[in-house]
Amino acid sequence: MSPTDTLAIAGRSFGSRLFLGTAGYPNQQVMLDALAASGSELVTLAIRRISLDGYSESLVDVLARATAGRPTGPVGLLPNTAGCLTAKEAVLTAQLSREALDTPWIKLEVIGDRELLYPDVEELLRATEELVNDGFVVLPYCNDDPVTCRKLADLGAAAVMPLGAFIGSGMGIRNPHAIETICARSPVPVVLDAGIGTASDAALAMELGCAAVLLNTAVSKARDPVRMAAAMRDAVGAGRAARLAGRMPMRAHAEPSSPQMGLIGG
Ligand SMILES: CC(=O)[C@@H](O)[C@H](O)COP(=O)(O)O
Repeated sequence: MSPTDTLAIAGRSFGSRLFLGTAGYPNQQVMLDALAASGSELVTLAIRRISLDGYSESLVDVLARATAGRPTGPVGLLPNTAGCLTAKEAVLTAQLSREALDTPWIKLEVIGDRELLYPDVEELLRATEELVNDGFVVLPYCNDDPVTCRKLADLGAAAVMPLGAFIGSGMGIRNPHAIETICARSPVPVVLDAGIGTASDAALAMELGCAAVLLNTAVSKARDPVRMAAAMRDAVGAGRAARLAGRMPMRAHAEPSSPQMGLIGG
């Protein structure tokens, strides 16, 4: 990625367009090594699942210590409201997170179905409005639906995070046309979140016009998470470069790619 091609969300710049989840790794060291290999400058962590009690070193301290010496500074935290089923729960969780972690950034998840982990759109819109009014930087995880994404942006979401497929499914981007449409219309950055299975999915997200990709399971459950993290870093960079370079026009017929003039025997 070019040093000038930075991503800005709510006035904050990122050199990397890959955001990483911190859950489900074989152990903490593998997670830290994968994070280093990914080059990611922002990680998400489930606020309801981390210990903030101060008795043991929390994930937050581990991340801060492991990334303190980076040229870009310690990794940024994007706490998330995973596990919340109502706007009320999500708002309360976000408020606790702001108190505990001293950041107004929140990846807003309000789930409408425990099995599918699909967003509850009504509750998500309600929580977004409330949190934006309360001064949060809200990044909602949402359906791959251009109307929902527009409503979230209108309410003041700093970015929208449409799903590629079910969380943790690795099914890739099930509706690329919807993602492309969301990207073309969105007034705020679009971060593809959930469902990425392998590097080509991440590259596709960027080629479709996404500003960034957030993924977790594709790295944490890879046979070699550190190697997959590096592959994701490269894929996001390649997809972004291809997007900026501009795809050639598609044709429904063959077009010789070598010159036809002066052929021997022609
Ligand atoms: C960690 C996190 O926030 C996930 O809920 C996120 O949606 C990523 O999903 P995948 O694990 O499918 O990449």
